[in-house]
Amino acid sequence: MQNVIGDMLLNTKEQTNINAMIRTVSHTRSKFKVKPPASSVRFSVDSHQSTPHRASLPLSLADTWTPPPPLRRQQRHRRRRHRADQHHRDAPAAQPPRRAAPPRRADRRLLLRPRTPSRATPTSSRRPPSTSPRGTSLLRHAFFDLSPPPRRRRSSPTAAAGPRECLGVDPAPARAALVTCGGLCPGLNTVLRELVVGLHELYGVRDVFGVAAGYRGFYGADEDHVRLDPATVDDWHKKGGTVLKTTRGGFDLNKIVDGIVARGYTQIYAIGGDGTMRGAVAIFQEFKRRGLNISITGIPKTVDNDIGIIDRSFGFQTAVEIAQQAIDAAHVEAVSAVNGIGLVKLMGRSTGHIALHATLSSRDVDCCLIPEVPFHLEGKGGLFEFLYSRIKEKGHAVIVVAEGAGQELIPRTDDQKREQDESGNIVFLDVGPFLKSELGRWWKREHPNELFTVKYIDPTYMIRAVPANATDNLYCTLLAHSAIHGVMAGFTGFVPGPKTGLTVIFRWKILL
Ligand SMILES: Nc1ncnc2c1ncn2[C@@H]1O[C@H](COP(=O)(O)OP(=O)(O)O)[C@@H](O)[C@H]1O
Ligand SMILES: O=P(O)(O)OC[C@H]1O[C@](O)(COP(=O)(O)O)[C@@H](O)[C@@H]1O
Repeated sequence: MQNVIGDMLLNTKEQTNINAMIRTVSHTRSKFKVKPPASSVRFSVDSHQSTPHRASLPLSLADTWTPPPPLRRQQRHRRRRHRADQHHRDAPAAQPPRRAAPPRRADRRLLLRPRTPSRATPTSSRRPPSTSPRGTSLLRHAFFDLSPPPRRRRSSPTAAAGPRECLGVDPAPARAALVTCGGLCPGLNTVLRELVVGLHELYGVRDVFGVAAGYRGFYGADEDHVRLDPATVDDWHKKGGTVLKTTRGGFDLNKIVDGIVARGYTQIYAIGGDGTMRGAVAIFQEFKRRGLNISITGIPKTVDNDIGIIDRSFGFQTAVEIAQQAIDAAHVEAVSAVNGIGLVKLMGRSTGHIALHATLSSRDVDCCLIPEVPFHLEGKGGLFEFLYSRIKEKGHAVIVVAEGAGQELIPRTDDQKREQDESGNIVFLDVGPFLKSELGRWWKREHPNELFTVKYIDPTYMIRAVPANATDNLYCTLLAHSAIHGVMAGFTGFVPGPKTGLTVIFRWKILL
């Protein structure tokens, strides 16, 4: 089944592009690669047999690999080149002649980059500098390099996702750990399933473990580390939530890394939102500090779709679809009442993507309130004024509000102002019931003799507790496989995701 999916993906336009890019970047020597083993190795990538069998490779992976020169040698080489450049710049021929007139303003910047000796006239054959105005201008051109400054070579923050020609990791001793952290999201179980099946079937990694209950599971009991294989995870994509369980908080860096080392994990796949990614970066840095050859990758999960750098997060489409059902119900309630208002609260702490997408696609919503746009209730341009005009015009109105919208309007006690969840996020007050009661009070005060109904629907947890829809399921597969391909190519400290239609892997630092 897995190979069928793999083949199917390869036939899509996206995979075709990826494969084309892979050909050009197949041997990327990037900084975010894990340190390779000391000697050249030959890896088996056969999923069904213990002996190498090139013909059976599902994604045409070559099974040989020659390690790049050790990092220190590269650094020494770079330092030597830098010193040589410095020497050229400081060479006597590069000094401006003492008696030359000061350069014109437009030429001043050129002083920073005198011409290198190799390109200047040899010192012995040089004539004494002329003091004539014409001579000075000639000199300036002879002594100063007019070519554009050399570009600083920067390594790219992204690389194409997908299988590489050569493996950077030996699959036989590899030991992978999967963990889910933070809130739920449709598709979490699909990602887990595809990681397990992908590691087994595509690369023959046999030791795959699920770590229970988020980051704290790494330093938990033995029961928190469950061996997973394709048979165990076979139907996980049909389930909402995460079979591994998830928690917030419990991030103790030293205990986590000690736990990882003690259990001999060589690959960590952390699935979670921005908090999880920050945690993964901390673990990545601790691996580097301790000189551990363990790779870590994050698979971005956010039902709110609030990771700007990727086109879309998995589970978001599913959540929008379910949100629409709530909007449909609110609309039916509103049109069936006299002066009826249907009010729906949707997820979205700091961004209103779910609310906005559900609103725009349903076409039944009159007003969508999101955290990005402040609003007020009373007076000119306020919510109540707008709703009154809509009710007069149509007889009903539908409002969608994202949970992070209008937080500043809700009165809160000092304790509530300070309240945080286990991961340190500020606890929001419930904007749905607040709006419902404010609407009721406003109508009673302003239109006491007219009928009025507010029906409030809160599908918050329903929209994220469902299994992923077809599109998200496929997307989860692509993400999970991209993560595996990256790790098996020898990368660490990255996140796979779609960027303007192409699936790439990002370095941590540009994500956070
Ligand atoms: N800045 C941080 N540094 C290290 N770990 C963090 C950080 N922020 C959150 N975490 C950890 O990441 C996990 C998930 O974070 P959380 O914010 O709850 O969810 P999400 O990943 O969905 O944003 C928790 O275990 C939390 O302790
Ligand atoms: O009730 P919980 O589990 O703390 O989660 C609620 C929060 O999680 C969210 O769904 C965000 O989670 P994501 O990390 O998936 O974006 C918010 O919209 C919501 O405030």
